[in-house]
Amino acid sequence: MIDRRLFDFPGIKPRVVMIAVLMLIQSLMIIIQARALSVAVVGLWNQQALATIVVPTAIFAVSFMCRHAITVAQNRVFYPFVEKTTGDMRERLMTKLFRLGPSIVEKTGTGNMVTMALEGIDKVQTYLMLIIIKIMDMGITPWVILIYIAFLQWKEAIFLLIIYPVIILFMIILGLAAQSKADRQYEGYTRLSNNFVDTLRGLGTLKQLGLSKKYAGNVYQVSEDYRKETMSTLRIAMTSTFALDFFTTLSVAVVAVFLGFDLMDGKILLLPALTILTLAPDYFLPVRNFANDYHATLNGKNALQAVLDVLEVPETKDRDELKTFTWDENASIKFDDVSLTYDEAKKPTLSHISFDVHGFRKVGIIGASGSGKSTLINLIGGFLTPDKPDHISLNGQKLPHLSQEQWQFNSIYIPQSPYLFHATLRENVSFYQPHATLQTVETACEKAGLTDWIKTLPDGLETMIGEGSRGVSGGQAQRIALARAFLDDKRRVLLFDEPTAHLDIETEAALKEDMLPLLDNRLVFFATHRLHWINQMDYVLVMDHGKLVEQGTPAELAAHEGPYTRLRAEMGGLHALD
Ligand SMILES: Nc1ncnc2c1ncn2[C@@H]1O[C@H](COP(=O)(O)OP(=O)(O)OP(=O)(O)O)[C@@H](O)[C@H]1O
Repeated sequence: MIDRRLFDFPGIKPRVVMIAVLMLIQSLMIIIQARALSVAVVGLWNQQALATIVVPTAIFAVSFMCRHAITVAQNRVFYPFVEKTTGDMRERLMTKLFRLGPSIVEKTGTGNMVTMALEGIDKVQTYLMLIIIKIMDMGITPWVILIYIAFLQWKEAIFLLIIYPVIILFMIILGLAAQSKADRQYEGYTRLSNNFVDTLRGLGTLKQLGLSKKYAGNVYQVSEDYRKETMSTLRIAMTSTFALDFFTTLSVAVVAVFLGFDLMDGKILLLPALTILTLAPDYFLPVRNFANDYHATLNGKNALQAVLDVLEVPETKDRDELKTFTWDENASIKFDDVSLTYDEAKKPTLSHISFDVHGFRKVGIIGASGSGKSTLINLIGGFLTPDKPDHISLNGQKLPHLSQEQWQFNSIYIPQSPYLFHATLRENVSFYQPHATLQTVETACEKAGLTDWIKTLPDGLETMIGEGSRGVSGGQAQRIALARAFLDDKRRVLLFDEPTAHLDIETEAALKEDMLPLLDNRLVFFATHRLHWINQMDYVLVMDHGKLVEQGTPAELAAHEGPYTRLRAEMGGLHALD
């Protein structure tokens, strides 16, 4: 019902104490209100002078207003806290996502992440606003009322005391049924979000395969399932509200009957009897209020759990082990028996990798598909953490991983499809160097071979590109990535992960020409299937099933029969640019 992690939120405890104090005062107001009303009614019943009724009526009016003013005050005390907490949570979630990188988004699903960060946090807001106040109301108000009733007539107090846990038990049973429905509903919601984003992303492929209609049907089916799950949760929620209302009303009626008998037997006077009868509905009110909002809190609880689960994912530690560092001709990187196992994978994807590279060298990484080239590049880029620390060293310093800020300031990563942000072409190019002058951006674009294309654009460098804007071809996207690298001369480590894999031969040949000058005076790791690149490399790492099976200069490797020569023979058809 209540997530314990809630009490770790900064600032929650003093607020809970304040709410408790307000609630105690409110309970007293409820008692004063009931008492004053009963005094007035009994006065009328006894046909007393109207003047004697004015004071209790006024007390009733004041306590009634105070009671409701305190409800407003409780919300006023709590709302700023809830708003700040959920605002901070949204910010922390975004920061955490940036720190964790794409793996967490892949695992949780893009659609789910988007809905979690937007709607999910709103649901958490509703949850926080309702849950604390309602639960505290259940924990304080009925007991203050009960003590007062016991003071007036112990028999009715005992009946109310016994019936309360029965109602709570009943609520728990219905609540558990609603919880499992709500869990399924939340799963359905997650599935729907991911399915929708997935369909949008794959729209091109689906259209090409003529499957878009079938997939639209799929999205419809998932949303129908979600609707049904929502309706069935609501049905349980409504049934439980109805059942609770029925039982509490029945309990009040039983109290009324007891009081009626006691009155007839002369065991109680009219004033205490009427006070008890007026207080009985207020005794049950907190439970009824809680049950009414239970469904909304369930959704919020699930959303809170999902957000807190992401916030609690451990981050890579020790990112600042490497102090000031610049890659230059004397620098070195050493892998000494490095292995890497993906989470949930049964065996290591990379095993026993050892190599030692110094200064400005171009290192080709080759191997069949699935041999671990991208994984090795990601490990070098610091996006993945090796199984054991201290097997990688930079300039002789052993490091737990390469997710070192100082190392990452030195490197530029260029994947198969570089990501283009929804921004101008100029902003996309000056991504690593936001303060670069127009002149330097133009020079970088010139070196990357973008100038002719830019001339054809309506707003030149100021043209918006990226999602939701002008389309950019695969070759142009690669050139933009190159321009980023040309612009940032300080980053002397380049990590290429099959940058030309999905370009046609002509585009690749033209791009290669512009790319080669960039590779000079840098440390380059270049994972590729296209073996013609190997001629430009100084050193080659040959991967096979996650192992580094051969390494050396291209000439050394070509000089004898081995994995390298076999790979070249197998991929002979791809030597078009040799
Ligand atoms: N996130 C992941 N979780 C678990 N296993 C993964 C993950 N990413 C890759 N793998 C597995 O690791 C192995 C190596 O994959 P990797 O992408 O590094 O190979 P590759 O040589 O770059 O292949 P390709 O040339 O086809 O891109 C594959 O068996 C792949 O299924």
